[in-house]
Amino acid sequence: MSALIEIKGLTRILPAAVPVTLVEDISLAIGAGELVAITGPSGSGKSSLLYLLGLLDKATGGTLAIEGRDTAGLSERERAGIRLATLGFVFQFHFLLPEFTVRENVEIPMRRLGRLGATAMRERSTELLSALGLADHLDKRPDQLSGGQRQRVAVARSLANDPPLILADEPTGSLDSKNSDQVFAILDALVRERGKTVIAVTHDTEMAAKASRRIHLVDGRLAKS
Ligand SMILES: Nc1ncnc2c1ncn2[C@@H]1O[C@H](COP(=O)(O)OP(=O)(O)OP(=O)(O)O)[C@@H](O)[C@H]1O
Repeated sequence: MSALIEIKGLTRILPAAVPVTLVEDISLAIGAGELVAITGPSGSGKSSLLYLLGLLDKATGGTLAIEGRDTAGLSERERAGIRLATLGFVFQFHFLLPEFTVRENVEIPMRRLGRLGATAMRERSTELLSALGLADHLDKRPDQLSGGQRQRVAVARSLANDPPLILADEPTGSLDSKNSDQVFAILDALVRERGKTVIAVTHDTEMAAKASRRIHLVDGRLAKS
């Protein structure tokens, strides 16, 4: 079976008078059911790697295949389709849309994908948010929630289209330790109970220690952790 995500020699150099190397010659394969922590010092290229994996940026060298499909040469529309159906994103800041309710925020990716009708979307958003302990907050707006609650809404939104792969950039970075633990436990349960793959950039050593695998970067390259 092919890996969920496989990269070979992945490199991203920003063109400039003095070119900036963000990541260089990274090769790895990540399968279903892994919880991967990307660690490394500030500026080592962790977010850059995650953005490449999430098709939010384009490599300047090497290859990237998602679910066995080479992503080179895909149109922007095709890349957006993969982002919507196959990938879920959680960032350090929740990026919820303030003018929409919690439920509407979770339904936005479903609407964009267009596979479900209104009733099914409502059922799914209720189910996802209830599973994350937010059943009492469905019709609130993000600014009526705590930081931890908002981040759980962001996790629910990342799961809207039931993607096999969740990419998280410092998902617990803006939370206190209690909420961090809770968000980490949710990500961990997604892997253990639902067979999802989670790749998370983290500075949190506890979270990294609990991951099933650690990828350590130094100066944009894979290094021993
Ligand atoms: N658009 C850009 N222009 C110039 N330099 C950039 C750009 N984006 C990133 N960099 C540089 O590339 C390097 C890698 O950045 P990246 O954000 O991937 O690191 P990181 O490991 O995620 O850092 P942190 O832990 O601080 O978030 C850094 O030195 C950063 O300053």
